[in-house]
Amino acid sequence: MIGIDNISKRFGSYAALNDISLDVRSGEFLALLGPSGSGKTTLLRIIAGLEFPDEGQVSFNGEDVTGLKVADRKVGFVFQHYALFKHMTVAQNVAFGLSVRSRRQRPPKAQIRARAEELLQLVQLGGLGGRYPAQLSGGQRQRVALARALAVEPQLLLLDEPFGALDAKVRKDLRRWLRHLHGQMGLTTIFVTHDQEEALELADRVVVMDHGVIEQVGTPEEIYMKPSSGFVSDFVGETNSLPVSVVAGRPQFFDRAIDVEVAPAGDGPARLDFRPHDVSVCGEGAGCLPVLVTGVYRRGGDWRIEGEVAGVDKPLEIDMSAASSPPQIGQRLGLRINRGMLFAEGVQQ
Ligand SMILES: Nc1ncnc2c1ncn2[C@@H]1O[C@H](COP(=O)(O)OP(=O)(O)OP(=O)(O)O)[C@@H](O)[C@H]1O
Repeated sequence: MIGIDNISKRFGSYAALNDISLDVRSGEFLALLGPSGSGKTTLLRIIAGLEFPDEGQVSFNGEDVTGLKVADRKVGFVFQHYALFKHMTVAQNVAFGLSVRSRRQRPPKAQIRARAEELLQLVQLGGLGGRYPAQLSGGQRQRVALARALAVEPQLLLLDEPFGALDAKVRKDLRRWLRHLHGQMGLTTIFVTHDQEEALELADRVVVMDHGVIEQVGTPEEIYMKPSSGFVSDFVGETNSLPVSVVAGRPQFFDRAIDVEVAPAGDGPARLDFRPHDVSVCGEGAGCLPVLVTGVYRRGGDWRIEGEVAGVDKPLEIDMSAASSPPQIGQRLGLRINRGMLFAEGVQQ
């Protein structure tokens, strides 16, 4: 549905986007994920028509819209601090996009009112149309902002950190609700987030960005299980990194062979990443990594263990089921890494 072809955008001498290409499918829920300054918002604004690229093309359904302004693109958007109009009721806020249309395109007043109420029902705020924004909670206001974006029947919904300012519990509820709404309305939705959990939970596909380029595009499963680079492995989910050398396709940590399931890699210096839950305790034998326990915390149904490994600056973080008794601080453990990922790049300590 949306084609982004070789988009570049500079602000002065700073390249905010560098030759970005991406196809977004109709009905897809797509997350743009990346650290601050990676270019997510700039890309979203270019898709919206709020910003224009220096090079490249944006198309909707095969039609070039690169030069079209926001009003002509039929997109709805919600930004993190996109304030509602304080002096208008909730219903008037929702109806705003329809009521400012030119007379010829504007539906009759009664119809606008009915549409606003229908949308308020949809965002589960039925009956609150007469209130003012100040009389709503933060989560309710975000839902009004969404209803306002949906009122103009956009073909595309763009969300920039829509739940960023809300507390964790409300965020979680709204995420689930948004996922449901997206499916129900058959929208194409693109949202920006720097929260990897939000991206993995909501999106059909995740676009991981860094320094104005796309690092990886894939399903949440692909991004988490098969990150294409050390950056993605680090940024998406928790990761431990060991500096290793690959000898005959197998990782070695100093002179110790690590017995781990990895995709084959070329020989030479590399980095072995593994997730906190991809380990188990083993003996002192070959293939086990000696770790000194330096911290033990309770994390939900798991123990989170912090441990030191000689030759690695950053402590390892590992999870063990809270059903077992935790190791003691000062204890030495042998760890087996059950699943790892090899990257031909250095470890940043
Ligand atoms: N109008 C502008 N003028 C100058 N520089 C800009 C402008 N807009 C963005 N930038 C710069 O471009 C880079 C990318 O910004 P962008 O807002 O796209 O990043 P982001 O990934 O959305 O970050 P965040 O998560 O912090 O919102 C940043 O370094 C930013 O300072």
